[in-house]
Amino acid sequence: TRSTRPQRLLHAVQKNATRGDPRSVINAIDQFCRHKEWAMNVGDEKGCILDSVVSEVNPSTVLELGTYCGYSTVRIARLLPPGAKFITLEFNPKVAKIARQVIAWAGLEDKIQLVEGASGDLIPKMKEQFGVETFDLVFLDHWKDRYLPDTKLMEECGLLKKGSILLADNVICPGTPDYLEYIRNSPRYKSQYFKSHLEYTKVEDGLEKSVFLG
Ligand SMILES: O=C(NCCCCCn1ccc2cnccc21)c1cc(-c2ccc(F)cc2)cc(O)c1O
Ligand SMILES: [Mg+2]
Repeated sequence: TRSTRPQRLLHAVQKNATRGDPRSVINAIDQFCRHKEWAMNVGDEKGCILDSVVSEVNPSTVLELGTYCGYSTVRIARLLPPGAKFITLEFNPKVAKIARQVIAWAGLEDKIQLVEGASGDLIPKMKEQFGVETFDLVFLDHWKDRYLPDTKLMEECGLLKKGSILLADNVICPGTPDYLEYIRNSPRYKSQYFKSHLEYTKVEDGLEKSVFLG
């Protein structure tokens, strides 16, 4: 049977990237998605904005919602200080299996805890099951209609502290209108929009960075 797009992306990494070199893994995926097959990685343009936010926050604890093939996971993990705790959630077991191999090819498996399941089920278990107090940085890149409910859930579970940063992908395309409305009008957040483009295209998209004010 025909291979899946994540499988073909993994093969491109194994063929074109150097083991243990995160930069070459990032480049191999971007080349594959630009010249062979589009895939829904955050991409290199929005990826540079992600990099600058990660470097600025220099987080000790990170949550990523939506691992996919591990592209943004590698981008984030390569910038983390030693000892940082990085949890990434993936819903689809087949995709998670590919992501584990991409992450391993980059040599970053020791910095990342990839957990399979739905955010709505796993977020309430973060403290007890994963020993997390609060997250310094959350990267939202999963089902677009889950950004808002999961943000409210993280607030309710006490997973955000004053200064916690939420960075949301795709707030224009595919779009997260209810999340944007909430986060831009809530007195509990200070938000900033980083205009960019949908990965590997000329279509407008952007990242919304929001600071939790407590
Ligand atoms: O759908 C997107 N991502 C989400 C994929 C599924 C996540 C599932 N999942 C993972 C963890 C997890 C935890 N709990 C519940 C569910 C969970 C996405 C789509 C586009 C896109 C597609 C077509 C188009 F024409 C234009 C744009 C671009 C992006 O950058 C995207 O990110
Ligand atoms: Mg995305």
